[in-house]
Amino acid sequence: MTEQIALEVKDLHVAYGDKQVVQDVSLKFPARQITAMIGASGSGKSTVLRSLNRMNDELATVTGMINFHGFNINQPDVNVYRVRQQIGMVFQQPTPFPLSIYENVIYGLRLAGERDRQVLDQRVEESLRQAALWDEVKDQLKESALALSGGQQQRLCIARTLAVRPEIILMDEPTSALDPVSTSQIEDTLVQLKEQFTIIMVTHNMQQASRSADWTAFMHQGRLVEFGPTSQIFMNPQEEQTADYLSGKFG
Ligand SMILES: Nc1ncnc2c1ncn2[C@@H]1O[C@H](COP(=O)(O)OP(=O)(O)OP(=O)(O)O)[C@@H](O)[C@H]1O
Repeated sequence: MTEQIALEVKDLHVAYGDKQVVQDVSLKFPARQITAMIGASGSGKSTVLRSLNRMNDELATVTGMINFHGFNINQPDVNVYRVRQQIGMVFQQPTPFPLSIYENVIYGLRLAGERDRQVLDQRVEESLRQAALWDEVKDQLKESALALSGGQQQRLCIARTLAVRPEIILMDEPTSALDPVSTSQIEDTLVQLKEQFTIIMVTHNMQQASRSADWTAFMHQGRLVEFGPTSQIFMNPQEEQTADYLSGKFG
């Protein structure tokens, strides 16, 4: 692979108590590209994803290297808050706070101590534009985020993640709670976002992976079976398990 690498996982193992659920996963995520993680329910996709910005710290034992700019962020003395600023997360269910649209977007910036109104205003507009929501909400920034539709709420959550200017955005089934129109809007947004951000997305939706992702990783029973360009994984998988999964033999 000649791509620039945003994040490299090496020999990742994850256990919940005694239960080993991810084994020996090594993977390089290309920069400013979309990588989809696919596989049957329980194959460990979300567990890998959550490990990438230390979201599993309280729940699981995660061993292995997660290299970000030549630095292993899976070490005890790493500033986890800083890691999560640089590697943001968008969840399956939209999770707006019961605050205005404006306050939702700048939530992370406020936590980081930003007080300059001009900076905040500018970041709200920038992030909402990047999340393709600005035109729909620019006249109602002071209104409650809870009044938005599900699809708008999810784009707001994307804007909230973007506002702290991460390099990488992790997405755990970001459209599974949404209708087809909202799903398609988010997919369009992702394609715009990859010009600036690296996106790693867990999805159950095979069409979504094949439409949106440049790279696809297939996981089965806690192991990475195959990783490659999306077209190759879907059209010409190298592993029998991948072919069986894609043809609906299991999962
Ligand atoms: N907090 C937890 N405590 C204990 N076991 C867990 C926890 N979270 C996940 N697991 C187990 O770890 C395994 C992998 O789960 P994970 O959610 O990573 O898989 P997945 O491929 O993302 O599945 P899905 O597509 O259903 O979300 C499963 O056996 C699951 O039951």
